[in-house]
Amino acid sequence: MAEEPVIRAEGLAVAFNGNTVFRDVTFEVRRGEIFVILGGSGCGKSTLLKALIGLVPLAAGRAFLLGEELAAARDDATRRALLRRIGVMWQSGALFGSMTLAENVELPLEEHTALPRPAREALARAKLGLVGLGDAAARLPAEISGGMAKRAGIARAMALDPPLLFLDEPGAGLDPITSAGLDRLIVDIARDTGTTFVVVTHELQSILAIGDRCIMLDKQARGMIAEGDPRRLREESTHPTVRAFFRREAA
Ligand SMILES: Nc1ncnc2c1ncn2[C@@H]1O[C@H](COP(=O)(O)OP(=O)(O)OP(=O)(O)O)[C@@H](O)[C@H]1O
Repeated sequence: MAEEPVIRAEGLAVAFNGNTVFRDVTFEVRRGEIFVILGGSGCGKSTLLKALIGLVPLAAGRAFLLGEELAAARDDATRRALLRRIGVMWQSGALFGSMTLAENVELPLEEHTALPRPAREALARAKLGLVGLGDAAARLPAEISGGMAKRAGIARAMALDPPLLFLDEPGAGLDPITSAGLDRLIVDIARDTGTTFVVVTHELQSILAIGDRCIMLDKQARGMIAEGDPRRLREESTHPTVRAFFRREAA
């Protein structure tokens, strides 16, 4: 029997004030893959991410994460237990400025575990090491570069060892070289730890560099217009919008 997907989205729809952002969004994310949600500005990428983790209500459809349906959770404790197994790095996911990087990464451990301080510190340092910031644990966010801040954000999102990690526009605001370095880090973490990634982005280089599979959302279509391996979509898609997206920026 095929392994249960990490995410199963069935006919998802979201509307704000009666305006449909997307409908009929159906896909599966498999264990250990890097799955990209892509599309132009305003097509609903971030909204889909929020809908998957229950921050935006679904107008239709069902979403299963790690085999469980958040919307069907019988109480708050069940919801929290599921969400604790999911890491999220928001685009605006700023680190707390008055705390060192290590303290930032320790926060989720402090909130969600009863581990004693030395254990929390050791785990935080290990996570910072994983993202290449082993030497920067004592630094404050104001003292580090944008790329380092993103790495620290990933370390914090991984504090509780979630099997599933959502990244919202990880390359936003970074120069191309720093962004490419972050892409390599994401691929390395996925391969080394088996973590499943769902990455929201519209940056083509990034999509081609990291994406095992993707879906493309479209504002006009109010839904999905493509699904599959991004490299194959670039070569083979006959959909004009998909072709335009992959060809324009790849050229
Ligand atoms: N809370 C909200 N209330 C009303 N409309 C919203 C809300 N959140 C998002 N929208 C609308 O939903 C649509 C999709 O927005 P969303 O931010 O998900 O797009 P996106 O693809 O992530 O865009 P970008 O790449 O620019 O971040 C937009 O038209 C936006 O204005």
